[in-house]
Amino acid sequence: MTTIIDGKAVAKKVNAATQTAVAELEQQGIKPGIAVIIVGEDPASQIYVRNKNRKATKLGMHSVVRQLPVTTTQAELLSIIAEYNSDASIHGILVQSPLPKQINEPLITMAIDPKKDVDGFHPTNMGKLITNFPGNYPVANTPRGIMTLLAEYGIDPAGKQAVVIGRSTIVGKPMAALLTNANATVTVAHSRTKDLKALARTADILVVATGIAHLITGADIKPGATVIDVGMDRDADGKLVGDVDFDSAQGVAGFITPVPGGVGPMTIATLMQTTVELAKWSDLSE
Ligand SMILES: NC(=O)C1=CN([C@@H]2O[C@H](COP(=O)(O)OP(=O)(O)OC[C@H]3O[C@@H](n4cnc5c(N)ncnc54)[C@H](OP(=O)(O)O)[C@@H]3O)[C@@H](O)[C@H]2O)C=CC1
Ligand SMILES: Nc1nc(=O)c2c([nH]1)NC[C@@H]1CN(c3ccc(C(=O)N[C@@H](CCC(=O)O)C(=O)O)cc3)C=[N+]21
Repeated sequence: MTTIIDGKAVAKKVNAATQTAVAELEQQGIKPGIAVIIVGEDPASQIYVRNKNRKATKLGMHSVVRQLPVTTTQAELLSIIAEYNSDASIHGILVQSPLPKQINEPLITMAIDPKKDVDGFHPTNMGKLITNFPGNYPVANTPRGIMTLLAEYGIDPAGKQAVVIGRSTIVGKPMAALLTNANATVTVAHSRTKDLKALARTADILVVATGIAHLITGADIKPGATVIDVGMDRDADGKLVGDVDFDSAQGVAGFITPVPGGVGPMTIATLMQTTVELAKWSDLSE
């Protein structure tokens, strides 16, 4: 029997807690604020940014969307980041990826104040994650949301074999670090991995984040495994599908996240959770 992990339901729970936290901060005169910067008109990015803005406003936060032309220069983007770094009403800054070619993404990531790095991509925060540093710092929202899903469904990574397919800064690498910190034995696979499917079959926890529709099918899954599908892909008919072929995986996997309604809603809910935490922490220090 396969349990379908309900990302929407867990996101709702996380959002309810966030709403309470926002109300508590209001008593202290703090309104959590998020600034999302988007460069260019990529339609998928537009949808994500709109969803984030809507959710932040709904939860009672201050939300700013800064739409910039695709021709924006590195210097212009840096100066806008500097503006939000010194804006006390903004606690979280998110620069939506992908960015156009003329922008040097790592340098943009570095320019964000680590205390306002709501994506958790800054090397300071990534370094803390890798070293399992104690204390408060932001962690990439998609992998963090996945850890929340695992916890909600009583899936403890400790002692399990985990395979993460994909090694991006946004998903694969922080996912591997979180699973390692949670005492899983983690293998990270990517486009140069040999015999990917045999490797996938060794996984008790399989996280797939490649952007390749239906890369993994039921035949590549260990019976009873937990399968987390991060992919946001389009099939030949333009329908939103994941990196996992849900139909063949169902019946083999023990637990599986659907697309849509799995990891995606958790990413947004966790982003809101992180924004509130950054607002809270900004009051604790300095
Ligand atoms: N649901 C959500 O909240 C989110 C969903 N996404 C979605 O997740 C997917 C991945 O995103 P992201 O990590 O940003 O993507 P990237 O393109 O940055 O990274 C993709 C990774 O997959 C690897 N890969 C590509 N092809 C293969 C293959 N045939 N076999 C094995 N590995 C392969 C790449 O390997 P190499 O490094 O060698 O190139 C790379 O490490 C996308 O569909 C994206 O839209 C992303 C973020 C959040
Ligand atoms: N700096 C940065 N941070 C990000 O976190 C970031 C980013 N850039 N660039 C793009 C990716 C992608 N991403 C998603 C967010 C929500 C859904 C989501 O809500 N998905 C819904 C469906 C959405 C739909 O219907 O299209 C679901 O899966 O149910 C998906 C993907 C965040 N990303």
